[in-house]
Amino acid sequence: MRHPLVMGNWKLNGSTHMVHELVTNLRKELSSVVGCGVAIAPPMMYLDLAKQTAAGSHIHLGAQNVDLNLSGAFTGETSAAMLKDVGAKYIIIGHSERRTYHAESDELIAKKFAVLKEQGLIPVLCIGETEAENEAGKTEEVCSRQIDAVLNTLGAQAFEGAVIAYEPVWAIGTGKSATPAQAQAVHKFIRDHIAKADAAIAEQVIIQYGGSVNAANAAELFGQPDIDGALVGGASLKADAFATIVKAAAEAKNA
Ligand SMILES: O=C(CO)COP(=O)(O)O
Repeated sequence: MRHPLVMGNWKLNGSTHMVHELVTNLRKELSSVVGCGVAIAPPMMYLDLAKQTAAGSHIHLGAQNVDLNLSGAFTGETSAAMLKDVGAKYIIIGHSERRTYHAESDELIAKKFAVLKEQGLIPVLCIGETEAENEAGKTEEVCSRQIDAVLNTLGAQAFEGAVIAYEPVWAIGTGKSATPAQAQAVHKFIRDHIAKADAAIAEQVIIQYGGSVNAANAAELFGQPDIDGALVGGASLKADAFATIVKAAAEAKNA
């Protein structure tokens, strides 16, 4: 039985004041929610403050990226060992913004996946097609290529306890979410694709949807059998909206 996970990707947003206020409000709003995992990925800068402010709550910490190297002469980077050290658990890799602005390849992202697994951290592997790929009917081809980069190098077993976030690039930050039926079809395709390698692993892997998830559309998305929560951008910066999304996931899966 899979439990949903709702994770906030704060991207490049935050300040000392904002972290304190948002996490404090989230704690209050989420204190009675059960049945849904909750994580936040603030900028690295604010991980420790978020950790202190969330201490004793059920809110898990995450990060938005990781380097391949564990230590050494790699200016500007953050290692999996450091993320583990400060208490981060869920680490986003392969976000489309990193694939686009930092030219991250499928191969590099698969290596990051391996480093996270070796350190006992949970990869949140982002995949998804662009608008042009969607219009060209290439959604399944793109998603399977992005998954295969991990499957073919690390094997299906690597997905045990891991998270996949299906984030169609055309839906990110546009206000134009995939419809529940569209997202469900791709989530089922992803699960079936992994099942060809290992059915039990495919059954337990959490597949989140991401892309313009908000308080109004979350419940309908979570009503779909293969949508196990969400990776939330803009709406994760507002405590009430994010809490509504978490509650919708808990209710859908407890129903
Ligand atoms: O990129 C996203 C989460 O990783 C989604 O962003 P939005 O929820 O702002 O569309």
